[in-house]
Amino acid sequence: MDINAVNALSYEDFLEIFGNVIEKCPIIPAAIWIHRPFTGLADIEAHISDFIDSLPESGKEGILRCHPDLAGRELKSGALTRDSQEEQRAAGFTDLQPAEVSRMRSLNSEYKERFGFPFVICARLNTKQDIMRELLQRLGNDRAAERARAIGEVKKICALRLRNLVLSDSANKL
Ligand SMILES: NC(=O)NC1=NC(=O)NC1=O
Repeated sequence: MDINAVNALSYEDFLEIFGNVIEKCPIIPAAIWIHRPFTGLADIEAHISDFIDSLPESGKEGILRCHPDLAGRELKSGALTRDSQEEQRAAGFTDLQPAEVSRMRSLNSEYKERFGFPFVICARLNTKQDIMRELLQRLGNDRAAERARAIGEVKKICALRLRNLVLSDSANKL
C-alpha cells in the first residue's frame, strides 16, 4: 500500500488498518488522521510522535499501561493482539522454559512496583536475553528517565508496525 492509497482511505478504513500501531491506543491514529494527506511513512510517524510528546506524564504512562507484559498472562491465555503475539513470538517469548517465565514474571512485577507502569521494549529489535538484561538495567533508572525510555520503545514498535502495514501488501486486502 503506497502513501497515496493511505491518503485515499476513509476514516473508518484508516482506523481499521492503523488502529493498533500503538498498542490498544486507537485514539492516536484517530487523532492524527486529520493531518492527511501524509507525505510519507515518516510523516505519519512524526505526527504520532508529536501527539504522544504533547501528552502530560499521565497520558504517556497510560499508553505504557496499554501494553501487555512480555511473557505475561495475556501471552499465556492467548489474549494478545495479533501484533503483540507476533512480536513476542519473534523475540522467543512463546517457548520459554518455566524458570524463564517465572523470572520474567518477577522482574516485570518488580518493575511495575517501582514505576507504576509496565516494562516496555521493542521486542522485534531484541532477543529475550537482551530484553532480560535491559529490564534489569532499566530498573535502576529514575521514573522520568524510564518513562522517556519506554515511550521511545513504544515509538520503535509503532515504526515497525507502520512499515509492516504500508510496505507489505497486507493492508490492500480491505
Ligand atoms: N511490554 C512490552 O514491551 N510488550 C511488547 N513489546 C513489543 O514489541 N510487543 C509487545 O507486546
